[in-house]
Amino acid sequence: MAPTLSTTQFSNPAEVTDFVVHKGNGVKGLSETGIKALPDQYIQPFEERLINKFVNETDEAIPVIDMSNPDENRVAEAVCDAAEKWGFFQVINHGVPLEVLDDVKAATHRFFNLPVEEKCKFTKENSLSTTVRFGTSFSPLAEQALEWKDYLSLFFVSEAEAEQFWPDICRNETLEYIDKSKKMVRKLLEYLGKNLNVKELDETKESLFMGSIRVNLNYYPICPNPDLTVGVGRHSDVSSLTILLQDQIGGLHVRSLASGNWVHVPPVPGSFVINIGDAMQILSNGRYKSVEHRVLANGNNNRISVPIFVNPKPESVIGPLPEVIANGEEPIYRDILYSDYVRYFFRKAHDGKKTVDYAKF
Ligand SMILES: COc1cc(/C=C/C(=O)SCCNC(=O)CCNC(=O)[C@H](O)C(C)(C)COP(=O)(O)OP(=O)(O)OC[C@H]2O[C@@H](n3cnc4c(N)ncnc43)[C@H](O)[C@@H]2OP(=O)(O)O)ccc1O
Ligand SMILES: O=C(O)CCC(=O)C(=O)O
Ligand SMILES: [Fe+2]
Repeated sequence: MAPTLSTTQFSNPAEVTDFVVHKGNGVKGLSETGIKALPDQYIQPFEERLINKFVNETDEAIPVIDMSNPDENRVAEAVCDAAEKWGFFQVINHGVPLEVLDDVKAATHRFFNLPVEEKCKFTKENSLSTTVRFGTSFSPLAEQALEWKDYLSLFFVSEAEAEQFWPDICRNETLEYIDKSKKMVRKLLEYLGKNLNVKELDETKESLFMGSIRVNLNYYPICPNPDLTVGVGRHSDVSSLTILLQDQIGGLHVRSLASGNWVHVPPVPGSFVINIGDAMQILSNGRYKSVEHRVLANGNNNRISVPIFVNPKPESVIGPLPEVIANGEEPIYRDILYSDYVRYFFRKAHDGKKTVDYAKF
């Protein structure tokens, strides 16, 4: 007979929530109790589970772009084409040293392997800075069904602030990861900007495209019933651009704009997965697409990923760029304060592409 919650150390779902969310054990702690059945609050509605028949029915795959010669036109063209048709692509030979990527992955494992008391110093309630937050799921108080993921979220203010508030065990590796990725991020934004008639990334454009940085260290532990839940539910990112480092486990799926199918993003060693976020969709008046994606839970392996969310400054007003609507195009989106947009995103559970409707006329 399949084990039920009553055969574990938890006698009811509220005890599970208390253990995971309030006591800060996260789903990693829950997984490590050896729990054999998925607690009820993690069971996603049928339509939110990844049903196999919609996955990779075709041979679709997101483009893999070689950036060895970043000044060649074909690289810029491939990036802009992928941003329009997929909203997602992978880059290889991107110039970020592989050692930096290995180091931040190792640092992620080190952080999540800390004792609960140490990790709990960084929960919303205990963290000494609002820029550092250890948590679980996405927005547990707003969610009908929780997600099988823990995270540490680090908003970059300055090296000095990070020195003071970020966890010692992963601080330097995360700062190095941000620093060494900046050149590639700038290059990608230059390609995307030029294609929108933005001549250069001057101070104003820099602040709009890459004025703030948030890094999340994500941990998806082994799940007892992976088919019934999700690692991350359907969403698009609110960033301008996200660069994601994933390990070798896999599980990220992207909704194809062409077919509607869910397409797996296979781990490619040494690569980054890049995706367009809502802010870029809005700035480009819909030309570049922020696309729905989700992460499967895994029954056999722990998984980590480390996204860098490259965002406008919170105080920026975002709307279709003057360079884009100069050609007579009708603006689809209104001007909106970026921090209002992000607050709206965090206030609700993941809900696919609905956040961007908030910015529509
Ligand atoms: C966790 O799983 C995720 C996360 C993501 C994340 C994507 C991104 O982060 S993209 C980049 C977002 N943009 C920025 O970070 C810009 C800078 N942000 C800010 O300046 C501020 O956060 C703010 C937008 C101005 C809001 O600040 P404030 O008014 O002080 O409110 P807060 O208390 O900070 O937060 C409001 C509300 O959101 C929740 N929240 C905030 N940050 C996070 C976070 N990193 N992860 C999860 N939730 C967060 C917070 O709990 C508050 O809700 P309450 O219910 O507690 O009031 C993508 C996909 C994922 O699965
Ligand atoms: O872990 C992944 O592969 C993707 C995570 C993600 O979509 C996010 O953190 O926004
Ligand atoms: Fe995402």
